[in-house]
Amino acid sequence: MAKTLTAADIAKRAAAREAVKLVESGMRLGLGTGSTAAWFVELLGERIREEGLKVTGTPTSERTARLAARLGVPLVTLDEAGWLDLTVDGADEFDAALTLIKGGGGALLQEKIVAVASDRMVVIADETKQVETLGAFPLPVEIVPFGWETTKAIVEEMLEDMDVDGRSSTLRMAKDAPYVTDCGHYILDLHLRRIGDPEDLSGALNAIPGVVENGLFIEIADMAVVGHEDDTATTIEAPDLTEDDEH
Ligand SMILES: O=C(CO)[C@H](O)[C@H](O)COP(=O)(O)O
Repeated sequence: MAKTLTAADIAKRAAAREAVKLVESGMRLGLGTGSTAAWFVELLGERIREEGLKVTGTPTSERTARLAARLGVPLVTLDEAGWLDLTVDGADEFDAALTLIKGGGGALLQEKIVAVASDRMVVIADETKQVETLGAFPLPVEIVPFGWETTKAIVEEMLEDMDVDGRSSTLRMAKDAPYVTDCGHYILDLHLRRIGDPEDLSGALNAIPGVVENGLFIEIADMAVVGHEDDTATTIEAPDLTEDDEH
């Protein structure tokens, strides 16, 4: 029996359906992680089967790799691809500048590595993900397991000097043990409520030795495809902030 789609599923699928139209034969694609990205992979698989579209996919997580393989998307590693034409991925929040919070699904590090190795990064999201100010969604930060409690304390101390409203953090758990990323790291979720200066915060986080990467994607996304509950999608282009197109 076909699964009944929720309003959120319909909106996510609408965004993915619009984004899959951007794919052309010959493209090397970055494949995101999460429920919206999964719609994209599914619709991409459909185009491959029905149109004989020739593409390769570089997955951002083991979860996406399994899904893409099952749907017949030919997979290559990022090193095999070398560089990507287009990456399509979801987001937990995005603002008008297309600064994103990512990592709710625990794949932020590989997602960022893949996104910045792409000519174009397109975010797909349902309309609830669009916010005026980032930070209601807890900011995921990937940290090394060694000395994680000390890293957590240093992160919280650093937050005293940041333009944020909350300063607590929690170690992400999977049942009774810490959640471990595909790269073998832990995730700290920062409960900031409001992020006044994403660039300042991102720089300060990544300067802490135990921090591997944080979930703020700044000037990485080129376009957002926003899905709506009425099964339509609209697009938002990133503001032209830089002189060139390089990420
Ligand atoms: O960053 C991510 C995974 O690390 C996801 O893109 C993000 O969590 C959005 O997920 P979903 O599409 O399920 O709402």
